[in-house]
Amino acid sequence: MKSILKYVFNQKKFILIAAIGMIGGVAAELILPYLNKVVIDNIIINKQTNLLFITLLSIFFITIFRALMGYVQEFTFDYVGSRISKSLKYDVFKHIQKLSFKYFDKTNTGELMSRISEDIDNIWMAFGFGIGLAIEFSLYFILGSIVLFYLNWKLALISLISAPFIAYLATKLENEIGKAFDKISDQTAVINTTAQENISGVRLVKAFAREKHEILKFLKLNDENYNLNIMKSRIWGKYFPTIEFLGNAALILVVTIGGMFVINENISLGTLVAFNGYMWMIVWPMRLIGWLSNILSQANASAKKIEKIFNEKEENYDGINLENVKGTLEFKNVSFKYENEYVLKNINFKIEAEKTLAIMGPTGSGKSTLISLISRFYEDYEGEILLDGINIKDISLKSLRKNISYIFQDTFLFSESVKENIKYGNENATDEDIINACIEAQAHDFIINLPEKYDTVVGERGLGLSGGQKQRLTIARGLLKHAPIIIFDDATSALDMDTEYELLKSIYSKEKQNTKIIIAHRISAVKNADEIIFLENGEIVERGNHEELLEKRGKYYDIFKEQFKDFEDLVRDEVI
Ligand SMILES: Nc1ncnc2c1ncn2[C@@H]1O[C@H](COP(=O)(O)OP(=O)(O)OP(=O)(O)O)[C@@H](O)[C@H]1O
Repeated sequence: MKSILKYVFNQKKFILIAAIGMIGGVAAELILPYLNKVVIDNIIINKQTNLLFITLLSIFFITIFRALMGYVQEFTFDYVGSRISKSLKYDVFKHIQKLSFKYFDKTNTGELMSRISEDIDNIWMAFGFGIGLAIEFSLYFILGSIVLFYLNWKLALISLISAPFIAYLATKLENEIGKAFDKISDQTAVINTTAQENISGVRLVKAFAREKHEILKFLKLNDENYNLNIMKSRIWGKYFPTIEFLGNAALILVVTIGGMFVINENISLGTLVAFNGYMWMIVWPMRLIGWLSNILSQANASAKKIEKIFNEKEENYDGINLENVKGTLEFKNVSFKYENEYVLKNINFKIEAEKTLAIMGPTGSGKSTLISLISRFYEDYEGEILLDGINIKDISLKSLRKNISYIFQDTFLFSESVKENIKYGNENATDEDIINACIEAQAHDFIINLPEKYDTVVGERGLGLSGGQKQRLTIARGLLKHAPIIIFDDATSALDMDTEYELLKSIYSKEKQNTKIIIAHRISAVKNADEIIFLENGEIVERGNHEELLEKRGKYYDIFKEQFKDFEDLVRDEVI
């Protein structure tokens, strides 16, 4: 709760205004029953008509004042709730941006969506509504009780007879319903994840005709959600009617015994009417205590989940700011494991600035993992990675990532225009820069044939474009960054041979001033690299340039033979 309370404290100015509204309203509300007593005892029964005008005028102005204070209180609490929710949403989102790849490896998108939406809404509900009401009710309860004792202590004792029982039941309710909300919040996250995965994977569902399976999966989760909500209602049903009954019973008892006091002339009729008015002030809080604990428990459960996100360690952004990066990259005895098993074992290589390193190897051999370490996506590796001789762990994360352009295997595009998507690589790029990057990425020709050319909005994750088109846009985005190091993680796999050839010809060309790392499966994509390393089970098993590797007649040669088996002459020429 501590980190959430900080947000409340930041709103102290507005909370003070709301508190003034609340205290003003409570004070006005406390005066009204007393004025009713004056009307009945002094004006109606004792005929003190001289008090009529001033009493009615007071009632009139106090009612207006009450309404005004009510408005100030309601509006300001709502305002405070919205401000807390706004800054909390912003900070949770900002914090999530700084969490490590490891965190995202183990966390579902749907779960995070639940935290940012439902859980923050629950907190908003508590601060915009629940907590204010809880304080108001406490004030009514305490001040109302004091006035009741002042009016008649015997009746006051009777009116409070049920309070300890209500307090006991409310504590039990809070405890049980809190646990239920904890489960509901977790389960809502699972439903959100399932719905989100189903909708993004709807094409796969349809292609495999698995609609029924998906519906049943959702139905099961929905049933679980329903059962948890029913469990919550049962808890609510177990306590709430009893709490209400006890509140009402006290009211009936007071009216009955108070009536007898009036008949026996122990108290005046006006006192009984006023008593009844004050009695409501303590019965209401007692009746609504269950409902309030509902809101507060829910917010408490959500706050704990959000606090858990805040407790996740952010990536360390401190370090040296690089200037004039040349792009020499060196791996020294680097080993790495995600969980228990090493996926990279004792990797050693050095690429000089502006040279090209190609990485080949069977699927799962560790290629993507190796390059993900360069941008410090994972930091708990053994050994050292040096950029221009500086350990990358000493470089500021922002500076390091600014100097590396990473073109992922997964062609993620935002639901924005083609231009906006490409500009993501360099927000200061001019239209001319964007077009040049697209020409180089072999994307310009298809873009100008799109309905709105560069302004065409691509669907979610690039929907409406072919795999190869999406890949070319992501390459253009990477090229536009003009970083000293550029990494292609199997980024040309969806292109046809001709397009890939044209694209890589430009990438490999000597005028391009950056260090290139290319992961690819086709010999044609790697053969011009200055060095090729062949990974197997996380180890470098072969290294050299194209000619050297062919001469070795090892794994690279086998792949070459396999890919060019229809061109026996070429194979013979290359090897000789
Ligand atoms: N985030 C992760 N958490 C745990 N294990 C992972 C993670 N990412 C990859 N791995 C495992 O690490 C190993 C290497 O995976 P990696 O993606 O680096 O291989 P790759 O050579 O790039 O494969 P591909 O050619 O199929 O892309 C695999 O066994 C994979 O299952």
